[in-house]
Amino acid sequence: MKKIIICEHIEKSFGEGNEKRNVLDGVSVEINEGEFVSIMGPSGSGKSTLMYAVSGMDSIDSGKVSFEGKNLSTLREKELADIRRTEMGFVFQQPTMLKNLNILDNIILPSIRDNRKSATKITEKARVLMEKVGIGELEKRDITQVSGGQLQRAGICRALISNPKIIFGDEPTGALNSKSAQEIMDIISEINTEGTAVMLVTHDAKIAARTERILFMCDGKIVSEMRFKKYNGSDIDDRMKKVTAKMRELGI
Ligand SMILES: Nc1ncnc2c1ncn2[C@@H]1O[C@H](COP(=O)(O)OP(=O)(O)OP(=O)(O)O)[C@@H](O)[C@H]1O
Repeated sequence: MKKIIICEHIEKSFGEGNEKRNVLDGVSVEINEGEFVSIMGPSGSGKSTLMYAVSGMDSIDSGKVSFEGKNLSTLREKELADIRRTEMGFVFQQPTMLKNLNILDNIILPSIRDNRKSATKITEKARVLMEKVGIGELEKRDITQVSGGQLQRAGICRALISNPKIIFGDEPTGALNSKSAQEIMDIISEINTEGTAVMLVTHDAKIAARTERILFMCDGKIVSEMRFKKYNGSDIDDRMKKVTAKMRELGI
């Protein structure tokens, strides 16, 4: 299996002098093409920091993060921004959208801003994606006129518009009720089945249990890992039991 991301001994701290705090403490991890990975751990254990380091959204103090063989630390900001824009998609707990633009414009704006010539193609692609995630009829709606789940679907369309190799999700279902959360997970799982790798940060055992590999973090280190077959909808209770047992064992 081809590796798309290789992280070697990454260290990251925040603060200076006596206030300095090591948040990533020599983390090494590899992500394969098309893999579905989640990160769990107590609050403050470094999950989001790891995801931002892995995606090149934040710098690291030492170690190495390679994306498809390119060392992210040695790239110029423009090269890094190009990789993030074309090869990676990002979904956050609360999608940041502009209030004065409708749903469609919010989805296409970042891509059109970077790539003016293909505005028509980008709009066509956005409409296909909106249809696929079930918000095809909402394109003219203002972002205040849709539900949290519908807004998150729009966030997923925006993340997918460049056909990224990997989607990073920082608690993408964290602000949703459990039904909407599972629907969003159905969409993310489908995207993954079609070949896009996914890396999620989550506190929710039911979300993590749907992924193929769970990285458990404590105090800036990956302390344990759990692997499952790709989720096919049938054995969620058994998977959840294993995840919660591991969380208890680790004191999470
Ligand atoms: N920009 C920053 N400046 C200073 N400290 C930070 C910064 N970002 C994160 N931290 C600190 O680093 C530690 C790890 O934060 P991080 O957000 O990675 O944790 P997490 O495991 O994702 O937590 P949570 O589950 O609560 O979101 C925390 O103590 C946090 O306060």
